[in-house]
Amino acid sequence: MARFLIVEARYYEKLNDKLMSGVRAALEAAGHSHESVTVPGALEIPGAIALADETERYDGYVAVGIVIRGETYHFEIVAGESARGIMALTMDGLAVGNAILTVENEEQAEVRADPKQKDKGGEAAKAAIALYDLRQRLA
Ligand SMILES: Nc1c(NC[C@H](O)[C@H](O)[C@H](O)CO)[nH]c(=O)[nH]c1=O
Ligand SMILES: CC(=O)[C@@H](O)COP(=O)(O)O
Repeated sequence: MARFLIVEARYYEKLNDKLMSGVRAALEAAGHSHESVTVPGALEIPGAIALADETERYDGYVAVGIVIRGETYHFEIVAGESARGIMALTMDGLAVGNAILTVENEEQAEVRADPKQKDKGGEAAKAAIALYDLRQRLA
């Protein structure tokens, strides 16, 4: 059993609940334990994972959030920089799954967050587990 931390940006609370249930279900189905912490927005997720990793309490991480395009370039910053930060952590050897949805509207988010539809939360949890398993195998 590995210990996973879910780092959740609760910018869109109701949609996040569905994403979170998919993440939790996938971790539990694989027999792993999990805790969660919240941050204000997706831009804070990579930094929060880096801080958590310094504690050496966790074996892997799942980033959860929703970024919906607005009227300005801010969407590109939040979507791109949060993904870039997570990729940098992954390249440093952390097992991180990315469930930060980057969508045009709430309807797209709803379909992707719902565990009964696209289940992007479950998909990201499985990706984090796969990286954790690979690291164990190669160690
Ligand atoms: N617009 C969205 C944000 N924006 C907030 C940033 O993530 C960040 O918290 C702020 O710039 C302070 O550093 N966050 C989301 O998660 N989703 C959005 O759609
Ligand atoms: C994705 C965003 O950051 C968005 O909520 C910002 O909206 P706007 O570009 O209209 O300020």
